[in-house]
Amino acid sequence: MPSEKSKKRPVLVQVETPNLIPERDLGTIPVLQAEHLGIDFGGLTAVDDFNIAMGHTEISGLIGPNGAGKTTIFNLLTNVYKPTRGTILLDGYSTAGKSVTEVNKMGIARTFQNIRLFDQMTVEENVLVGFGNAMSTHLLTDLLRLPKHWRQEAEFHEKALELLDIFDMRRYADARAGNLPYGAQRRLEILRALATGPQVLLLDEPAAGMNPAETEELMENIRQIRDRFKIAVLLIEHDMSLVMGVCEVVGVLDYGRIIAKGTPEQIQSDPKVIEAYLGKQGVK
Ligand SMILES: Nc1ncnc2c1ncn2[C@@H]1O[C@H](COP(=O)(O)OP(=O)(O)OP(=O)(O)O)[C@@H](O)[C@H]1O
Repeated sequence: MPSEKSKKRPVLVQVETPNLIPERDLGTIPVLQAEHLGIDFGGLTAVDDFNIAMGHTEISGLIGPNGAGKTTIFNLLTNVYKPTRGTILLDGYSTAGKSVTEVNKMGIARTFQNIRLFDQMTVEENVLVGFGNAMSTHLLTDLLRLPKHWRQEAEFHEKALELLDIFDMRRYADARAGNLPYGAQRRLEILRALATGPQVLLLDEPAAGMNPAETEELMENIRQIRDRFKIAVLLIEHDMSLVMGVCEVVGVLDYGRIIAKGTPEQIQSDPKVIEAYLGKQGVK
């Protein structure tokens, strides 16, 4: 069940149809804007006419049946895939032609449906890799190769521990990432993405494999992250308690197209959404 706090919804403002952003984010350009985005794989149109405008501190969700195109949208937004059609602007700048690393440096970080950590490295080292954007390659190499050296690098060491504190994971700093319980690995992936200093954080099924108590905690953590770092969060999730509890705007994808967009309340009562997805899913 969403907490009391989560029931306080922001006022949403219609910007350019069909987009909505929280009123508090008006006055600055959307941090992420995609227009008429689409991709075809051979004869299959995986995503078509996808539009989004996200406010700087907005938490939004993308839901839809398996194969609807959600992860493909993340792959488009991070330039893993080159769009067949459409444009992506990050803080007003086009990401067209940029590499995945360049897009990350411009301010989009993500996690993956299947966790991708450096299993053999420690928890802290995984976070330090995320700081790679903020340090020279030389320093990063030294930090990772020479434990004594990086112990002396108080700034990054402290920053890493502070990030780990978000999920109460400081005690795991020296543990091997691959030895962490599954839920902790998911959280570490979020922290590594955060360490890259994003303006937009994309989370692909962050609650997968978590129990209801962990999911409730994750919901609070996502809000804390947004409030502390003043960033936008876009998440893909099948766990409706998380989506409806934490998201301010929800977009519903079916066969690669957005069929509805609105507040969680609007989405839950939309007959098209119930027919395409929620009816089969069962809202928790
Ligand atoms: N690289 C690719 N080559 C060919 N087809 C692809 C590729 N990537 C995705 N697709 C197809 O695009 C469609 C959308 O897939 P996608 O993984 O984005 O769905 P999804 O909504 O994330 O699903 P799920 O909830 O199961 O993760 C599917 O039909 C998929 O097979």
